[in-house]
Amino acid sequence: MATAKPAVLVINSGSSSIKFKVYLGEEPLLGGQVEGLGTTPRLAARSANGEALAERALSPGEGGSHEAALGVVIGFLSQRYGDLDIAAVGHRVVHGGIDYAEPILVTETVLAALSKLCSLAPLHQPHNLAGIRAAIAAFPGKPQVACFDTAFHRHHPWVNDTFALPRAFFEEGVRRYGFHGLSYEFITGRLKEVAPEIAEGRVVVAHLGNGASMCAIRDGRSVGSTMGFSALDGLPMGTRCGQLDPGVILYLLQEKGMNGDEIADLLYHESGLKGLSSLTSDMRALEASDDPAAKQAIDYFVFRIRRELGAMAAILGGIDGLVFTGGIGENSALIRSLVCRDLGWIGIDVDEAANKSGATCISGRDAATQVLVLKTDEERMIARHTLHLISS
Ligand SMILES: Nc1ncnc2c1ncn2[C@@H]1O[C@H](COP(=O)(O)OP(=O)(O)O)[C@@H](O)[C@H]1O
Ligand SMILES: CC(=O)OP(=O)(O)O
Ligand SMILES: [Mg+2]
Repeated sequence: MATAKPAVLVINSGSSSIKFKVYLGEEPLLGGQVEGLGTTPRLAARSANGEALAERALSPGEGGSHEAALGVVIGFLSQRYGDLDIAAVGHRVVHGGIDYAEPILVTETVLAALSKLCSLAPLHQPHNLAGIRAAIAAFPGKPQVACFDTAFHRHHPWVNDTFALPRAFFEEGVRRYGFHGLSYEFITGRLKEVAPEIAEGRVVVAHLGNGASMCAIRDGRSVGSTMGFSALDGLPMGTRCGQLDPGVILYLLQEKGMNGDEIADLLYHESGLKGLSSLTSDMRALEASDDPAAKQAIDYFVFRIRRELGAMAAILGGIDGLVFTGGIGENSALIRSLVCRDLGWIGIDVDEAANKSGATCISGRDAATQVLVLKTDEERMIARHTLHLISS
């Protein structure tokens, strides 16, 4: 397909899914995902105007790993859009470490440096890098651009980023990086369009998905994040523990005799909503359950969000806006309602009818703090960065 605008393929390998989108310039052409990786994998793809292009369950071989699923995505694209001339591939890479604070053209040196960060983001980084390697093989010679979740947070005040460990640890990179930065960057841009009066103000964004974090933003810049050195810290997530007393790790090591791999498995795969409910990591299923443990898992999730919101309001010196985004933030009226209960002291008062109806602005007319529900689009942010990089 000969097009005037460059075609960009974006790959976002998340913890439980691989999302992909093709853009012509910044206009989406088609998109899709493989969901349910490791459980019940399915491929679904749609054109930008909603026409179904693919919808099928994957065999265990096809959907058993991120790498195999990527092969399916690339196979689908070459079968249906073989004549589309992909000019570049943009990738979400969650960890950029100390060295990468901007989107960058991938080279073997970059790949080697990013591989060293795999242990800090084991649910993501290896899959992100596998996606880059698969795309290099499928589109030889085309620019591959890595866009980092950590980049948006790289100008945090030092007090946010340091741990109270001997200083040498900070210098070698043991610091609080923060993640979901592509989402926060996209939302910051959307705020300029939908609520310009608060876009330069004090805003807390709650990115609540399978991975969940919150970001304190002042003048369009991140000044704090609930996620830290790894994507384990802060809020509880689908299967990740969130904030934990480091003494618990010592106990697991010294008293329970667990090794590093066992502890990593516990904290990344068996904790969070799944661990608390003993049922599922899926918020939709928890909301639908009558089990008291499901309710307790929701209560803990909400409790932590409210606690972080209070902390962020304190470091921002008050807030002008609260934004909900991510799979849970965008879709769960219940969670938004529970989070915002009795928050008049920071000017939050939600209009429940607006909240349930899917409105963008859900705060009451007289509330001092705007509460917004905005759909995030990490892929579009990656497409934008990729286009910018290949044209400069
Ligand atoms: N209508 C809904 N109500 C409650 N939770 C929902 C709803 N739709 C999606 N979710 C939840 O959103 C989460 C997935 O978020 P998402 O941002 O898509 O994940 P990922 O981090 O893998 O990209 C799941 O817990 C899912 O249950
Ligand atoms: C960083 C992170 O938690 O990402 P995700 O939401 O894709 O799991
Ligand atoms: Mg996510």
